[in-house]
Amino acid sequence: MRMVVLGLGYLGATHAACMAELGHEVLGIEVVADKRELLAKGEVPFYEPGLPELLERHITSGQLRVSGSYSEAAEFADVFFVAVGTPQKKGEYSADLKYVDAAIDELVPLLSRDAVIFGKSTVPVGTAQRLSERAHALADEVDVEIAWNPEFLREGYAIKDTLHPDRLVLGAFEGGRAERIAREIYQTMLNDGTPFIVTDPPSAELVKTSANAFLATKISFINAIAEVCDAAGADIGAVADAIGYDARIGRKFLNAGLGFGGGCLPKDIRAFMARAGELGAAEALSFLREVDNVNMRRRTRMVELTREVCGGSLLGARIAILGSAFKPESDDVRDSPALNVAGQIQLQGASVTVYDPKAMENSRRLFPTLDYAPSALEACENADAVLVLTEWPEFVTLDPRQVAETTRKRNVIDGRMCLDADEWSRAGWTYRV
Ligand SMILES: NC(=O)C1=CN([C@@H]2O[C@H](COP(=O)(O)OP(=O)(O)OC[C@H]3O[C@@H](n4cnc5c(N)ncnc54)[C@H](O)[C@@H]3O)[C@@H](O)[C@H]2O)C=CC1
Ligand SMILES: O=C(O)[C@H]1O[C@H](OP(=O)(O)OP(=O)(O)OC[C@H]2O[C@@H](n3ccc(=O)[nH]c3=O)[C@H](O)[C@@H]2O)[C@H](O)[C@@H](O)[C@@H]1O
Repeated sequence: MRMVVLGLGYLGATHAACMAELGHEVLGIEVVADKRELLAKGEVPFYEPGLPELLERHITSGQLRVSGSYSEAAEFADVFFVAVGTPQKKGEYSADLKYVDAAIDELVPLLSRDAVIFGKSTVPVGTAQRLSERAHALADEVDVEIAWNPEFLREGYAIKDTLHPDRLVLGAFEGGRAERIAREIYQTMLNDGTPFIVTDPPSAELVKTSANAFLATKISFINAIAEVCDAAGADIGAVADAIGYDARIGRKFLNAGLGFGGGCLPKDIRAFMARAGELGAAEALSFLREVDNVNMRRRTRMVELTREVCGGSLLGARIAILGSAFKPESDDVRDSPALNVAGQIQLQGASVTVYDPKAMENSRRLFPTLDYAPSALEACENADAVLVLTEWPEFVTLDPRQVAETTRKRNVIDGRMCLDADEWSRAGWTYRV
């Protein structure tokens, strides 16, 4: 099938390449010229394992093309995916829908044939309905249907999650056209037995925001218990393992530590609270404020712990920060807990050196005043404390004896509970979590 993907960021570029992989003919539309030029050459402007190979294959074969032209998009296909960003509004909790609105406003007047537009971006409940009305007003004698097909991929596993999702969700208005087309697009996955939930648009929008709210809540739950463990002298790792064996609870997303960041969970729970407020249901989601509070406290606590480890003051201290991406296998630093901590420690007078295997360029752009080192060992040179804030495999396998040769003091804080505490302690380190 021929289709267009609007917006080629983490979500859109992956979706476009995966749709080509399924055998569809895909045109990707991106407004940022630099990104477009890289993608058109088969190069991915961000780090996502496996994506460069997939993209290059389908760009070379011609199955996937990249353009900046909405006229070309309108001409090319009758099926569209909206994958543009929905960031948090500046100074507010709600989602900024200006990119989604712009995509519809630009595309719909150009359509000369009936079309189905599938929204993939994460949006507040009610958006499909609003966009549908907007599209009907803009459409010139053509029938434009808007359906919502939320995406659940995780960065770092984006291709696997797109091609082998846990489930597919479609929110469509009456009529069946969107469902018929979606079934054709995703036929390979449906043949593999992937559950396919077809519902109305508000429910589909809510599936996505509820899923992210639940994941965020699970992480903050275990971090809240970690606070109690700290106070009681208990071991949060043992608690998480033990409760995780209960199949009703499950061990996944119970890793205590620095908490969640990234371009999705933090902004999505805030947008969810804002939307519930608009709907008169603010109280129902008031617990998400506490989820957010617990999460942000993890960052403050990490700064305090570092100060404590440095003898009560960060003035003049040298701190090594290993990991700046919001999680491993990603170069994404949007709302990165690690960089947030790095910035706060620097503000308190320490000199901070950061190293990350993939996120150096993005980190430098966002926090140009921090120091950056080309390797983990170089970041640790003369450090008073080493903070592991993203659990990249290369940090997990660091040799604590070798690290000890470069640092000034042997203080390590394991912000992701990913190091072998005994091994570091045996090598003479004071190990803290
Ligand atoms: N990153 C992820 O892992 C996932 C993201 N999502 C959701 O997907 C949406 C996109 O997220 P990301 O890909 O992370 O954001 P992103 O910022 O990486 O990508 C958005 C892209 O859209 C482009 N764009 C903006 N306006 C445009 C327009 N009018 N026409 C064409 N392109 C336009 C931007 O230049 C950018 O390249 C968000 O709603 C997010 O919540 C959902 C699931 C997973
Ligand atoms: O809507 C989205 O964009 C996506 O958001 C998350 O995916 P992602 O942000 O890529 O990353 P996660 O693996 O969920 O991790 C999010 C954050 O939580 C942290 N985390 C995760 C798990 C855990 O046990 N503890 C923990 O602190 C990670 O370090 C990271 O900072 C969801 O997992 C995806 O299903 C969803 O599609």
